[in-house]
Amino acid sequence: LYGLLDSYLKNDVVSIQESIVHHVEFTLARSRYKFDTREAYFAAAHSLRDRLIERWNDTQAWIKHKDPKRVYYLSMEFLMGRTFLNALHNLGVMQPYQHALSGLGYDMEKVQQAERDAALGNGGLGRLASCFLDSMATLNLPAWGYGIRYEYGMFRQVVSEGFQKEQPDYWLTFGYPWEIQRPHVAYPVKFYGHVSVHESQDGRQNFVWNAGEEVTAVAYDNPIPGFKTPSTINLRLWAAKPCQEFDLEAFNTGDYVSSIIDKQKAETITSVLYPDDKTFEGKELRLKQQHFMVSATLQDIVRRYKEQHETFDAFPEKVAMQLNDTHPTLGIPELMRILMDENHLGWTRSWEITTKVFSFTNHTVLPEALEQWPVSLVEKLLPRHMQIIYDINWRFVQELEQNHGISGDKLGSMSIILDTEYGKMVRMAYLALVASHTVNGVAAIHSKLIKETIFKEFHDIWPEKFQNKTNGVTQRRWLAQCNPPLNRLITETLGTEAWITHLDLLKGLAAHAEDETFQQKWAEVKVEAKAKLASLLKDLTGDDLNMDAIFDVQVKRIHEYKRQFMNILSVALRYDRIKSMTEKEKEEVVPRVVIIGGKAAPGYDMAKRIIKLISAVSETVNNDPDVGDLLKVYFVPDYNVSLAEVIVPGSDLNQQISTAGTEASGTSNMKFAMNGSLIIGTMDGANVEIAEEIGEENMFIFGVGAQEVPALRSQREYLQVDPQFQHAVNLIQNGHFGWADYFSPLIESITGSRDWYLLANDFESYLDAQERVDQEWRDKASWTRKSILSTAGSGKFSSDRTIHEYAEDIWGVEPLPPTIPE
Ligand SMILES: CCc1ccc([C@H](C)CC(=O)N[C@@H]2O[C@H](CO)[C@@H](O)[C@H](O)[C@H]2O)cc1
Repeated sequence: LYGLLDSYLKNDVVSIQESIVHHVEFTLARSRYKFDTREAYFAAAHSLRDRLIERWNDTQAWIKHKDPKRVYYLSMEFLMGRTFLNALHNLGVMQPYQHALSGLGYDMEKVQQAERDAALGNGGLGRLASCFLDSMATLNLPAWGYGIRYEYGMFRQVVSEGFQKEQPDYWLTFGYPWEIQRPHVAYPVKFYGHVSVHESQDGRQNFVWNAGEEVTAVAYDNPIPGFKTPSTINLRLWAAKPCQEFDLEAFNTGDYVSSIIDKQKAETITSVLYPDDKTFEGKELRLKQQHFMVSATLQDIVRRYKEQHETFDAFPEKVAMQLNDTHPTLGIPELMRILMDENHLGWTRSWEITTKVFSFTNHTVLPEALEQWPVSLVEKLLPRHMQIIYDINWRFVQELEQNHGISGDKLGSMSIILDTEYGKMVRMAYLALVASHTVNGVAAIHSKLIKETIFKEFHDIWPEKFQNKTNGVTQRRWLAQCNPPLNRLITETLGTEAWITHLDLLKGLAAHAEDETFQQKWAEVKVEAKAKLASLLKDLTGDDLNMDAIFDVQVKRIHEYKRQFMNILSVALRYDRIKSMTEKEKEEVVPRVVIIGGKAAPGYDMAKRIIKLISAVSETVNNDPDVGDLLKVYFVPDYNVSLAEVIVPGSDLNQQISTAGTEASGTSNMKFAMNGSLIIGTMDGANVEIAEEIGEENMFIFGVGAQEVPALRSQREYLQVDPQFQHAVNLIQNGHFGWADYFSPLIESITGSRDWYLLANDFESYLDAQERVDQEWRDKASWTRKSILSTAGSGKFSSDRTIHEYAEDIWGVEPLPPTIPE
């Protein structure tokens, strides 16, 4: 156990067994003589929870004692996945628990699989927030995560007849051992109603919000353990509950049941995660969720601050808040409301404080994803906030005119309030930009793009606000835990496991990249991980995979800009080519197992057609004896964090093939590179920096550059389409995989002047890159060398480096190495 000097709980095997059996009997109330694997999981989880709580209490007490500047990460999504293995690893008790459980007759592998993923997120943005929590804890930062405790997380994807079906993810069926309900940490959250203004005797105007509806936000705390440190920070998730007050009127008119039901309605606010990461849809419930999360969070942060401070003078020195995209932007008018209406600070003072505490991260340049809430809706749901937003905008426009000499249309184009034919809209990104002291993109190319495109006018007047913070991932979960054989080989080779907290040390592997023995060991580790992936696919499909084949993986949300369509077009072509080969020629074919996975937003029709197309090609190819095991295609259903933990280590090649300028960063690219999987990809997002770090020669780069895209788009209809591309399109159009009509909208989307994501433009160089892949695979030593150099060059892409930069350059918070308070 790391660091805790007077830990009450012992971690020898016997103590752990006693604690597990204790929880079987007294927490699960099951007979200690007969309990199944799931109960063993819950009992072991509760026993580990005890050890987390001990550290957590000490960490929180220590932070309170030192009263440092704290950082709060506000996010509508935290894609946590499973916790058991991560907690065992970070607390350094994996072994004793393994022995304890096997001593009781349970296999750790089976036990850990009994845990449901906490899938409180859609994809990249949500998973990044979770990786950040792990790094903030490991770096001993006085940090909190704040979000929503959805009862239904990301939907479960079932693929039937090749079509995606969404199933509700009620993940709390058997309870969740990693959370602690805090009934006493509860705040009223108000909606609707109207604002009245009252003159106070000293002539000041007091705004009073007479709400039409009130619910209670109750906290659920999730301890987040750091690696090799007692530091255990807090992820506080809010759940909506009916507020206690009862309007006796309804109560006594004998309409008891309906008033209860009515109250019950409150809970629906936090019942389900919006499974959409494509298009912003102005749904009222989504806006309610955003206000609910930020209001409870701001009230909690101000309460904690006021416990140790009389005035708000030190607030900016004690509080930093990061907005994870625009989704928590209502936190800005909410803090203004709390400071002005509840603490009677004037506008100027309140604004001064607000603009010193907030910073904002943008995660996408896609216009359809940028949030614009109708003024009419905000006014109805949050009348006081809309007033404050109007005031913020009015003063901002003043400043533009007076300090920046901006006038006319440009004023309108920069205004937070946008006039459209559908009525006035609030541009949340502009509100976040105006109120935040810092704005960052998530990869170098993306941060440059937002300065040159969507936020250009703001960059022109406030260049100092703009920074880049290239994403990262936690190597604890995404290497040390999900790939134990590679973990052992790296530790053995480097002679230390310090890389688990200092990933730059991986570069020490480069010296071994040419060494045959090491290459041998490296290849064996990959085969071990491939075998694990192959047995997962065997469970799913019954198929035995060709282990000499390239395991070619593309796993991420289904989206036209991520071009899963281009991937499957190239597979259709590869299939057609093999079909027309002689047996002799087939001997030269480099076998492939194509693995594609990802969920489509329920309302995203094109993405759903792409899933069906992949399934249809898979159906045809996998049942064609002419092809045999030279080519297999699989769409793995219900891609999520725990599936990724098996797929990433087991892949040889991974596809990061978005149209340049569309993928803000990507983070799976980093996970694959760390696990020695070679990237075929475009110069987009973080692929650009990965190429800088590991060497472009160790990747298969193709495609047009971001700066060429706008021009190519305007000339698309005049493009001389590559015959191979046309042939691949014809294969689908002519029904080679069936469902030709159903796929025709897909075909139309990439022909003529459409093809917004330039599949036709990039197809030829994509096929060339694929050819280079096959070529490289034939030279095992060279492939393995590239694989070693991928891992060796991945040091930069640790979320520890990313968080260190945020702490230094944006938040101004220091690590607070925990020590037991006197
Ligand atoms: C309003 C609907 C909605 C919800 C979520 C989003 C997210 C911003 C989408 C997202 O997850 N973006 C991804 O964020 C990752 C973490 O920074 C990046 O690595 C990915 O490139 C980016 O697509 C867009 C639109």
